Amino acid sequence: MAPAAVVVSDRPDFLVTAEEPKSLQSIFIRDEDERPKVAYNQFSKDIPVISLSGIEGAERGRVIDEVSKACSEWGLFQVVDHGVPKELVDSMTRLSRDFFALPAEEKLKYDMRGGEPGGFVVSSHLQGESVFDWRELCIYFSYPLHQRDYSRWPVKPDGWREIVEKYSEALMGLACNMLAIVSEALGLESDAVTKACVEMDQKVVVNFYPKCPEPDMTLGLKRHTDPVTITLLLQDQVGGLQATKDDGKNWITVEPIEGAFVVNLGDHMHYLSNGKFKSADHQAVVNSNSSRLSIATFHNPAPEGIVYPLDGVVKEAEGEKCFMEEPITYAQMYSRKMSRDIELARQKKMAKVAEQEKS
Ligand SMILES: O=C(O)CCC(=O)C(=O)O
Ligand SMILES: [Fe+2]
Repeated sequence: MAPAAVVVSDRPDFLVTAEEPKSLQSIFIRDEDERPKVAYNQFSKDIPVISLSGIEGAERGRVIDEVSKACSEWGLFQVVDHGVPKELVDSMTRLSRDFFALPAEEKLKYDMRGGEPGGFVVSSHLQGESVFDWRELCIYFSYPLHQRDYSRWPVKPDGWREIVEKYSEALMGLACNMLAIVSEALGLESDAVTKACVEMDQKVVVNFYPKCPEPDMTLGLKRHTDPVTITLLLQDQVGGLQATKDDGKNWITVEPIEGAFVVNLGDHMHYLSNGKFKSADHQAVVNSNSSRLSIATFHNPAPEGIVYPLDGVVKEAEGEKCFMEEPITYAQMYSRKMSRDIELARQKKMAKVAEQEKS
C-alpha cells in the first residue's frame, strides 16, 4: 500500500513493498554502457587489506608505505585492526537493517525530498538525476556538532540515535588517524590534511539495496568518485562494491571482509595531493538473491576550506607542476562537480534521443 505522503518529485516513495516487483520500472534502467560488467559476488583480492595494528609504534612505517601504494594505484584499500569496537559495528548494522524494515510511513517521517538536512530518501538525495539508483538511504549530518539537527535523526528503531552518535564519534577518530597516515604518506606533518579541512564535516549515509528483480539492467549506486576528503565504508558480507582504476575498462568487486572498513579517498584528497593520490572510481551493483547494507561515513572540509595542493607536495625542484590554476573553496569544488555531472548526463540523454530519432 502506498504511504500517505505528499510526493514532491517523481522520485518513488520506497522500493520495498509487501509484494516484490517482478520487473524493473523504466526509471531504473541504465544505458548499456553503464550496466554492471562483473558479478556482485565475483570477489577480487586486488584491493590491499592493511592491518593498523601497532600504528602508533613500530608498525607505522609499514602502514604508511602500504597506504601510499594503495592510494597511488586505487585511492582505495581496506583496514583491519582499526580499533572501532566490534559491538558498536554490530549494533549499528543491526539497527540500520531494522530501520529499513520499518513501514514506509515511519521512514517517510524523515522524507528528504523537500531538501531537508538529513533523513530518508529513495535512490539519491541529489537533484537532477536522469536514471534512479536501486537504493534506499538514510543520511545523518553528524559533524560539526554545533550544526547537528536531531529533529532529522530517526527515533525508531529504539536506541539507533545513541548508537549513531557513538558510531560517528568513533569513525571521526578513525578518519583523523587515517588522514594523519595519508599526510605522512605524502611526506608531510601528520596534521597537514586535517589543518586544510579547517573544521571537519561528517555525514553518515546508510545505504540499503533491496533485492532487485533485474540486477543486470541497473545499479545500486551509479559510478562516481566521492567529492570528500576520505570515506570509511562498512559493508555486509553480500558484496556489491566495485572499483576501476583504468577509467571503467576493467572492474573488480571488492571482497567483503568481516569487520573491515573500506577506505576511499575522495576528490578533495586528490586535489590536496596534486593528483599523486587517486580519488577512488567506484559504484555499487545489486542482485536478486539478497538485500545488501553498506554504511558510508564521509569526511570533508568546511565549505570555506581551501582546495589546493598542500604546501610541500609539489616538488618544483624536481620539475613537478601544480595541477590546479588557483585555489578554490570546497563549496566551489562541490558545486562545479555537481554541475559537470548533470551536464554530462544531459548531453548523454540528448545524444541518445538524437540516435533514436535517426533510426
Ligand atoms: O554501497 C557501497 O558499497 C558504496 C557506497 C558509496 O559509494 C557511497 O555511498 O558513496
Ligand atoms: Fe561512494
